[in-house]
Amino acid sequence: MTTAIRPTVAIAYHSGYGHTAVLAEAVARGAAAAGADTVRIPVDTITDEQWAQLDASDAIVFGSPTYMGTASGAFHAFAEETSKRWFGQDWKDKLAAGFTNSGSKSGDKLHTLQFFTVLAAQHGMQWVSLGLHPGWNSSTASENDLNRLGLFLGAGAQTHTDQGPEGVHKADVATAEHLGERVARQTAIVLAGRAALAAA
Ligand SMILES: Cc1cc2nc3c(=O)[nH]c(=O)nc-3n(C[C@H](O)[C@H](O)[C@H](O)COP(=O)(O)O)c2cc1C
Repeated sequence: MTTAIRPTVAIAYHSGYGHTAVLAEAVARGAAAAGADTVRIPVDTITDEQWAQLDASDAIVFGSPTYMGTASGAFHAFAEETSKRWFGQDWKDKLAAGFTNSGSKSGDKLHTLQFFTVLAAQHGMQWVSLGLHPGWNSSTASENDLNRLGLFLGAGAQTHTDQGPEGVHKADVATAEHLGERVARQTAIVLAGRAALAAA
């Protein structure tokens, strides 16, 4: 009898005004739909118990608004705190991915995603890209396309600065759900491979 592989996907995120939190929920929803157990951890109020949840997870998805062209100060403070795990490479070989949200169409979101990839690499984690073609890039395309902002490293969202969390674009929410699904599936594949190697 085979045992179903059920990865644990943690979402470690910051959201100053609730917009990025909508994406964190979407990532969790997507991962759960693909068979993962999920935990959402707001990094600005992280507790010892939540650090332990990160340590126990198979994958960590990093999320932050883009502030001044990079992740928020609260996320950077969390990233510095992860150095305690870096010394022992405690998160090595976990899977990692990322998402961000900004007020401008570009808003320099790419830099935030690149920061996440470097953070993941410092920990020896394996990066999972978005895995979608760009949307909304032809005369027949729509702003409701998945990956409408055309990022590859992770999921990106743009939310008008005069709107609250209810204004997060539905296509960006769907793109974040896709990322969660993809992370859960890729993590299950890696766990299955490790189990097969251990049994060989
Ligand atoms: C301090 C600060 C800096 C910001 N810097 C940027 C920026 O560099 N690029 C951009 O497009 N939007 C920028 N914004 C807008 C936010 O990215 C945007 O409002 C986002 O939806 C906030 O998400 P949150 O509610 O999860 O914090 C900035 C907002 C703040 C408060």
